[in-house]
Amino acid sequence: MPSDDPVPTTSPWTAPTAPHAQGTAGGDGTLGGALDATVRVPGSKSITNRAYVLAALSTGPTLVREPLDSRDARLMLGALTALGATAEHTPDGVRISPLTPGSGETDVALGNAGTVARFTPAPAALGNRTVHFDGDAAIRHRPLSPLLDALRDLGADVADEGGRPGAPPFTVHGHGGLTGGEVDLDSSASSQFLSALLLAAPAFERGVTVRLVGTVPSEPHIAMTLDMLRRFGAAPERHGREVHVPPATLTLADYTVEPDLSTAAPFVAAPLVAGGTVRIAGWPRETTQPGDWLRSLVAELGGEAVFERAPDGSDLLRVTGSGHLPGRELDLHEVGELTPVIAAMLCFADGPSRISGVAHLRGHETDRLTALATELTALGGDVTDTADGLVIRPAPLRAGTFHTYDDHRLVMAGAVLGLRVRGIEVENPATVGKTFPGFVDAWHAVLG
Ligand SMILES: O=C(O)C1=C[C@@H](OP(=O)(O)O)[C@@H](O)[C@H](O)C1
Ligand SMILES: C=C(OP(=O)(O)O)C(=O)O
Repeated sequence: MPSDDPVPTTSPWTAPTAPHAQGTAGGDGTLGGALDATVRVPGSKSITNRAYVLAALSTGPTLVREPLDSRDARLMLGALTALGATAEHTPDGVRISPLTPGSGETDVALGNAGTVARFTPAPAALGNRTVHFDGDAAIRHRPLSPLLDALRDLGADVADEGGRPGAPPFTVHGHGGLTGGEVDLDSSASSQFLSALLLAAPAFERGVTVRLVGTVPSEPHIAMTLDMLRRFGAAPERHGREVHVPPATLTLADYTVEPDLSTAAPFVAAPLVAGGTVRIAGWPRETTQPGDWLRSLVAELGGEAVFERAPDGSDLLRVTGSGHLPGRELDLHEVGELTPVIAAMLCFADGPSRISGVAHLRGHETDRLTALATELTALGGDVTDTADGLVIRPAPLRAGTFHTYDDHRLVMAGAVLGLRVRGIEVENPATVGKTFPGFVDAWHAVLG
């Protein structure tokens, strides 16, 4: 089995309360001693893992600069290495050399990384190995079968291995390439199915034309896929519900990863919830990342988010808030991964809120809608899950354990609750290492 750090288990973490924030949620607290801090978040998971896949499918080496180093990123490197790529860690970044056709058998460890489970079966089918895929118990329950069926339609030989049909464990028998062509795909359970086909499509003999069935969530992640394909030399075209990627030779010597704006979400939330200013270093002025939408959310919630120039000339985003939040109706279909942090934040709003458009979150790291409704209610919140979201009404929260279900974004949500509620015990904080191993230290630094 390629190396995989097992799911970490650590003692609960008492999330720190913002300086001088008193009382509990519901607006009865006095907020003072405003936050004033700057934070640097690590590289984007989504960009890092796309860059690694595209580099592995390229004709020459690619230096990926400022990549994320986290469980999901390591799992991606492990998977691509199992498929014959090499990953050299240099002082400037990670240099990836392309996949080799290979032979024999190998294993790919998925952990609970959606990007690894969705983006690596196609590259496996392009080689000559027999590749066994499996991961954490949770990944066996996450949606995958529409992608595996589409790959079969495009010529891949994929066999179930005794689990749920179309779920890990499964085996890809590589036969040295894929014909490609036209395929129907229902990508409504995860945008990653579509991204997976598009990322590998330039290497298919006839390229790929995807005809979409159903609505695709997380649209910015599709824009990210198309943008990165173009940077590596492919020429994808999208016409409404049809996406075409012609065959292409990929190559890119150097690629720099942006900071992860979804990882930045709790730091953006902090001044809105606790009052004060937090600056996020390196926030790009132009990006395909879904987290960039947080800038407009801040304005909608009465705060301010403005770009500033840091002394070293780089960009940073300055977010300022008062600690007083209005309730809101938010359709998060395009930015689903931000939901846990936004739900935690809205528990402090002075009016009711409704989050919609995120039914697919039931197939994320855990069923996030059930988990959030359960955990927030257990702490005194008035939160119910709906078919596609959450309804959150003002209610005072109290101390207690916030269970995290091996979900990094629930650790971040628990941290946000702790800003205004003393005694929030976040279960197993190390699970945040899926995307930000240094999160707890960074959070304490921001809170001074
Ligand atoms: O392509 C990607 O990098 C991602 C797409 C989204 O997946 P879903 O469309 O399954 O929500 C997002 O939630 C996930 O964190 C990363
Ligand atoms: C849904 C997420 O992750 P994954 O890449 O495992 O799908 C997430 O990070 O919120």
